[in-house]
Amino acid sequence: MYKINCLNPIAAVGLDLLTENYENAGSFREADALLVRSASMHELELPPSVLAIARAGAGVNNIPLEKCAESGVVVFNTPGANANAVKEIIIASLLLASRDIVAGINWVNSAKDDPDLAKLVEKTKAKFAGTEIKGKRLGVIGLGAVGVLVANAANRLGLEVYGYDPFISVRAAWNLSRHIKPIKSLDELYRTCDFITVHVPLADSTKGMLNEEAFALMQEGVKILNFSRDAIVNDDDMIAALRSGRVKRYVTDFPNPKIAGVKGVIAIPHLGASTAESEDNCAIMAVEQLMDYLENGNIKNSVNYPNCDMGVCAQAGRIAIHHKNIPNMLSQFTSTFAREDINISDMTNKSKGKWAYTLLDIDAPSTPAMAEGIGKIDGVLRVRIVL
Ligand SMILES: NC(=O)c1ccc[n+]([C@@H]2O[C@H](COP(=O)([O-])OP(=O)(O)OC[C@H]3O[C@@H](n4cnc5c(N)ncnc54)[C@H](O)[C@@H]3O)[C@@H](O)[C@H]2O)c1
Ligand SMILES: O=C(O)[C@H](O)COP(=O)(O)O
Repeated sequence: MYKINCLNPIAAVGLDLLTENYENAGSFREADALLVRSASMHELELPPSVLAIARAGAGVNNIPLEKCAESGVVVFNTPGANANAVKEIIIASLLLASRDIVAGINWVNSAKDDPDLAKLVEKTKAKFAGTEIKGKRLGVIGLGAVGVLVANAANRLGLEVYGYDPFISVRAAWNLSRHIKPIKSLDELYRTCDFITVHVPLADSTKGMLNEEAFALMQEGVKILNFSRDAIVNDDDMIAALRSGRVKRYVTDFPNPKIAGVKGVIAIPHLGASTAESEDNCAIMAVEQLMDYLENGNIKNSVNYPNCDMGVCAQAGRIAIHHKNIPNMLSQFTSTFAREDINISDMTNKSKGKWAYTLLDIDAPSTPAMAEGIGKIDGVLRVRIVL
């Protein structure tokens, strides 16, 4: 029986996949695995019982990935599962940034009791006039699951789209429309575009990337969309750029007391992935990945451990070993079994950066003594008897 704890509400369609082998843990302190959306986990002291964390969504900056890897806790996310939801809100945001729809609606609400409202509307509407998006230049920074969909959809709406992603995956490149113009440097993108939308993960390399220096290169009156993470934009520099008119509108999914209410800011309460479809997709993917890991030791879409798939175990035993990615680990594992005269019938060893994962099928039932023996090998972080 596995105990699961949800740190955020997770869509029922995902939780319904959990079989009778799973039960709800009252708290993360008793859990074998956790499901989470954006709840910050940096302050949580996870108990040793926690084997895995599944983030139902894309961004994992709320999870201490290295700390988890060091203790053999696999962290999953659900790549692409909410990308369409973000694409759709980006299209809405391009329009919100171009037409003064938000101010117009607010004004109508404030004037709703005027008996001459219809006449007043016709007199006042010029104040809220805007521009069209067709023919404008859009720069997309980050061409992953979200960025590619945004670029292609914006292109279909008649925008001239420029894409920047020095690490673009082969899969994303295949999905990108040939009409999207690759741009070699961020500086060139900043100088070229009327709209800039950012779709990169929050990392040391992306933190504060939209700052004074970047704004100085941009077109006067540029419109910026941030549905990635708050810290990708330097708020003080953004406020100065809005005040000077360099940035005309800033649409952000991450309001904070500094930026909310500033003239030119359209702040949305982190709704990018909040659609029924996206919540269902993310929950299903997160739960399926978690179950395959807990029951079979397979890893798919982990952000801190390598992918590894040996299917369902058909042998007498299966052992999963989390270890450092250093020389001489495999020979020590195999000789441990050889000493006990146990045959290894199948084996996979994969690594990702500093961390590695070995899954072994053996012709004898796994025992706690075997796990204990392997656990003593220098560089081993966790040993789990899967079967
Ligand atoms: N607002 C929301 O609700 C919402 C929803 C989904 C994702 N997000 C955020 O958007 C981010 C992107 O989501 P995704 O699903 O497209 O992720 P993804 O991993 O598919 O794509 C990220 C892309 O960014 C690129 N990249 C990384 N560093 C870069 C850099 N310095 N310059 C240019 N490109 C760079 C990567 O190569 C990758 O192609 C997530 O990490 C998350 O923070 C927000
Ligand atoms: O990174 C993500 O997937 C989004 O920011 C969505 O976050 P949420 O699941 O908390 O809405």
